Amino acid sequence: MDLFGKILPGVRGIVCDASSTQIQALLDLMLEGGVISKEYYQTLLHERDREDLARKISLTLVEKSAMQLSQHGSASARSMNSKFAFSSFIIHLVDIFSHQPPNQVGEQRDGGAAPPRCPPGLWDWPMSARRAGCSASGLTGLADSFLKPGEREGSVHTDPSRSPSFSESLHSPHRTHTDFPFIFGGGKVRPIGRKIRYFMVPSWQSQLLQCSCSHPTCQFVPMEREFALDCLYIERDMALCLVESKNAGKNADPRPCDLREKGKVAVGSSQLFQLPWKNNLGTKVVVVLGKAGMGKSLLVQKICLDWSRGHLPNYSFLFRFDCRMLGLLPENRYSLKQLLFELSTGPQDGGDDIYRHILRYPEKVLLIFDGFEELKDRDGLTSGVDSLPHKEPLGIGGILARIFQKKILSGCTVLLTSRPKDKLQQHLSKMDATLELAGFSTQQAESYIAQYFEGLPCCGEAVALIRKCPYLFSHCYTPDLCRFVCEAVSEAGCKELPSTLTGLLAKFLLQKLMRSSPKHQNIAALAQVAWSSGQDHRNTLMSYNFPSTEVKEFALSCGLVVPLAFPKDSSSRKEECGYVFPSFVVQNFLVALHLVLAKEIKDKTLTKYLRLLTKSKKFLFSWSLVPCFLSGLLFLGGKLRSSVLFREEGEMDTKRMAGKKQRSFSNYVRKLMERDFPPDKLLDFLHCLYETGDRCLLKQMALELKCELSFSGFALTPPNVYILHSVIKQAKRKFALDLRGSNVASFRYVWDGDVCGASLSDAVRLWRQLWEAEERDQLQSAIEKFIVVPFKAKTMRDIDDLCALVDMQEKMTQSEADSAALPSHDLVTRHLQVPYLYCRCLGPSGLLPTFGREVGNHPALVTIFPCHFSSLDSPNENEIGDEGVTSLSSVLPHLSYLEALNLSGNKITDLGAEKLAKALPSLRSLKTLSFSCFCSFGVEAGITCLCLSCALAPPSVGLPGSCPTRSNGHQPPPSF
Ligand SMILES: Nc1ncnc2c1ncn2[C@@H]1O[C@H](COP(=O)(O)OP(=O)(O)OP(=O)(O)O)[C@@H](O)[C@H]1O
Repeated sequence: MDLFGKILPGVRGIVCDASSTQIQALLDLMLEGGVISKEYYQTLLHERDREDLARKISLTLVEKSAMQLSQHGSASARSMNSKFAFSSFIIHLVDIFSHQPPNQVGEQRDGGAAPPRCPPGLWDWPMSARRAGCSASGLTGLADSFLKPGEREGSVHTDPSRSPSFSESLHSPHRTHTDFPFIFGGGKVRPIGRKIRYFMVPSWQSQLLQCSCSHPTCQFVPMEREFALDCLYIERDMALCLVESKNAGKNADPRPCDLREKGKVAVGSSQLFQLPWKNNLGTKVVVVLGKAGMGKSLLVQKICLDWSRGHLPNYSFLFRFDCRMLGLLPENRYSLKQLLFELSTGPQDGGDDIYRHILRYPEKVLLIFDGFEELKDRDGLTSGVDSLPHKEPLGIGGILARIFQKKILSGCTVLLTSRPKDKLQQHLSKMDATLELAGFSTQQAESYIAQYFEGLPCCGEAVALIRKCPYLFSHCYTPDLCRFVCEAVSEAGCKELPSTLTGLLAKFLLQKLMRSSPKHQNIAALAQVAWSSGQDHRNTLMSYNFPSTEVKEFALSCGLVVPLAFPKDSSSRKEECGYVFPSFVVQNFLVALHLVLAKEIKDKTLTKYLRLLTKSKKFLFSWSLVPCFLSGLLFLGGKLRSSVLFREEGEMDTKRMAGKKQRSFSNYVRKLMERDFPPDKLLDFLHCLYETGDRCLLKQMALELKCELSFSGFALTPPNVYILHSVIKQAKRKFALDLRGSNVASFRYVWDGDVCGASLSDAVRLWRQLWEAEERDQLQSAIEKFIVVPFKAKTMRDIDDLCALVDMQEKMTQSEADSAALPSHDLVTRHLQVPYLYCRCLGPSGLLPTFGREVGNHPALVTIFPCHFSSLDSPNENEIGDEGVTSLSSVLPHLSYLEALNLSGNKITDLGAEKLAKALPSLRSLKTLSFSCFCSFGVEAGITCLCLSCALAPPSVGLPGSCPTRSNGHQPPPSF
């Protein structure tokens, strides 16, 4: 049967008459039914020649049918039915479509949330055939989308007369919803695999309610294999910055913060908009920061999806904006209404009624701006807002500035996501909360991998394979890289994984190239495009940024760039979409490839792109992986080298040039090995060396490393820990690492034989993890290897850490079975070696009172403290006052070994002094008391007497600062 000849006229009939929305609806159906790949979908979507489009679609349908035949050729009778059902289904579908007026495809009924109209005639097609045909071809969604309403599971009955009124449904806390397996958006019919909540509201409102959430990008995780967002979304906490600051909400500092830092509080995504310190008036601005690939966009999509399910009942309207897209708009003037209804992502219909309603109830509006860093240079975003007349439409920057400055739509909630940027604060002076999205923890990466492979025959094998490559697994800390690792494993059919990231990406690129027959110069040209876009600080490309249509089409067909739709510019209808790299990883790899392949980048200048000594202004913050890929590509060996770097054209020239660059690189890094790098640069350097895969270079570096390395205050990521460990291992000697505030918990899997200094909270966290995971050997080793240096109680968290340590010790002691194997009784003495507690009181309800309370809660603290802490140093600024001294006095009797106490300048009066005086006799070891108070003469004299009777020199009273000492003349210990 000439299937192609049979279906082509029908397809041509549809395609030539259809509007672009209808074409898209058809392609969407084909994509969702698995008939075409994502890449081919994009190609077809941008096919301007309708005749060509009709041919391509027909050919695809015929190919799919042939594939079915070959796949099921020897299968059971059931499969045979399927294959015939499939081909007849296609013919039938085309037949029906070709008789259907095009404007009925994917339209909604006027009555509102009605199911999609089914092309007449399809209802008559036997149900069994529809189901069989579709399931065999992966077209379940396609078939389901044409089921009669009555045949659908949980179908919704939408009698507009019975729907709640607009305002009723908006304000009712229990908005009516029902399960419905379809969502509508932008005139498209989108079948999805699982049920979603659907609000029963009039159509004009329902379009808005679904605006963003029903957009297809909110249902799926963007990747090669299609995953519903629900199936592959890993919930993570974020770190809320500056929560202890009185200024939170005013001028929150937008620098990146970290969950591991002290004073940061973990916040779940469900708590994102709960700002207890903020009253309900005025606009709320919440910023989520995250490095490239950390999952900001996916978080936004999840929020949209959750909102569509009624999980954010405070918001009736949600508008999502892709800032990359906004950044591409011409510098025209826009109104708020245009911004909301024309420039947001998702269906863009909004009438005056809705707009008025939004203006009236701005507190019901949630605006989400994803990728805000792309807008930083936008006119008017930083300045001049006040000078602009109020009602005049503004440029994008100006209108956003007005929203952020709470001048329009005041009372709404704004969520911004951005890569961390130095100048963010400049644009956002009034942030209410800044949060950081941290990477996947080990457990989260493991569950992501398990979920990715769930249901596949090689599931167990794949997970084990990835776990066997500790370096690649450590990179699964970055969700985007975790995805790459999984995709590489699934592409390679669970065979061996490359040992470096460069190897992984090179393989990925080759897989992509196998899908087309590109000329190698196209790859080089695309690499040049990636490079130039970075030089211009631009992440979005326009057609004219590609050197030729051929290069653009090559990039699209391989999925190395993807289209980014953006609203039509009504003034000039020149370009309807831009293009972006699918991931920062791909972009970084292409940039590095350009550095290797470009003749104009000489071997001598190449090394500056490693960014070890200089900061190249033209180097983007998001190019963090470029130095690694550059090092890796220069040393890429074997088949990968010839396939990725050279191919057929200009092979000899390129080979010679790459060889020269490699030699220059080796000489350069050898010289660098003797340098003293700060922690971040040292780690970057080690990563570059590791990516080369050159054992000699790594070994040489290991020998050059100093024995004492400090990473104090530098948050080590899992890849950093891995790299550090692997280099140290090669050196075969002892190292002392200062890991205070560096997240030693990451050392869990690689710890082996060195001495580390760590902060108490990090160490306790690690021990607790190992204890709970019952990894007793690791725990034993970690207890022995870590020294907690010097413990300073400066914040409430420090007291918590101390209590956690005591708890740990108690648990260990109670566990009879383990107590023999573990030096549990030793835990505290071993790790709090410095007998000094620096205690900053922070006001009357500060640390000392907390400590006092904790002593009550943790009796073990009482036994520990006298042995290990000899000083309570309360610097002047604490102002603990009488209240603080009263709390302190209740604790002092427990601290019989306390040697020094400094309470100068704490605004203590008679009342406090009397309390203190009563406690003093119990401090048998006290050698130094520094105390000043505003006391009456009698009390002053009393304290002086007491001091004398305790063999302490009389304290200065009234004037802060002097330090009485015992007659033995001991000085107070130094403060750290
Ligand atoms: N919570 C998550 N659960 C599962 N996968 C995730 C999660 N977060 C991110 N990913 C994976 O990482 C990929 C990249 O995420 P996303 O695009 O959201 O990063 P991003 O922070 O917006 O990056 P960029 O700054 O480059 O735009 C996603 O496509 C997804 O595969």
